[in-house]
Amino acid sequence: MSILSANNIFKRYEDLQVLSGVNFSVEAAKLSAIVGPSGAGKSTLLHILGTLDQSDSGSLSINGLDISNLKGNELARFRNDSIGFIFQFHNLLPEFTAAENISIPAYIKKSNTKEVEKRTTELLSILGLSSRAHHKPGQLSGGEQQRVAVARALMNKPAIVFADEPSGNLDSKNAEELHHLFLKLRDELGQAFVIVTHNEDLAEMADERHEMKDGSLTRI
Ligand SMILES: Nc1ncnc2c1ncn2[C@@H]1O[C@H](COP(=O)(O)OP(=O)(O)OP(=O)(O)O)[C@@H](O)[C@H]1O
Repeated sequence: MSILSANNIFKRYEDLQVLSGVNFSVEAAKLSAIVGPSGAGKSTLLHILGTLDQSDSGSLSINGLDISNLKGNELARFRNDSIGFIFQFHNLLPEFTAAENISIPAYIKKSNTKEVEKRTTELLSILGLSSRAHHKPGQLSGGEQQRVAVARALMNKPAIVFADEPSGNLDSKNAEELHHLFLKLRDELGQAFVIVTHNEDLAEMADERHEMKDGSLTRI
């Protein structure tokens, strides 16, 4: 069964029809890349799939749950518990350490402190950040900052991680390291990823490639 299933998604901004009937599904332990020209609607779709934005029509289910049935706080809770996000600019909180930034989704979930500490230590280790745990984002390299953002996305063991141009702000060496990290997390944790990218290497190493064009997605 698919982790995520989106059917016939439509979205317009004023007189601009951005999405006109998108169908998309996500399987466990698969890395899907969404590519396409600037302005095609990739970020718009990612925000709708990640429940950050609403479609005008169409259906979306994640983990077998119809998202339209969730209201206000329920949706926010579901998003925090089940979905991870990684953005081009990491959006880390500058006043908090790497370990604290990683823990935030778990504290929002009101997880037990001991469990949060254990999971944070585990993630710092998986992402090669153990020696940077108590540094603030400004004291970390760009690649390290993005790995902290990846760890934060993984904190609550989400069903899916969405990433919007995750390597767009990294040099080629750090970008390559990040791409291999995604493959490792897919293989070792069975993590599903949906990644919007202009990076051809990343698109090439994905399990599936989908092109956004004329308001719909085509597998390529
Ligand atoms: N909140 C908004 N209000 C009005 N128009 C918007 C809004 N958000 C996006 N758009 C428009 O919708 C279209 C699709 O934008 P989107 O950001 O989804 O494209 P994209 O494929 O992700 O582009 P890029 O590769 O440049 O990031 C663009 O023409 C954009 O200007």
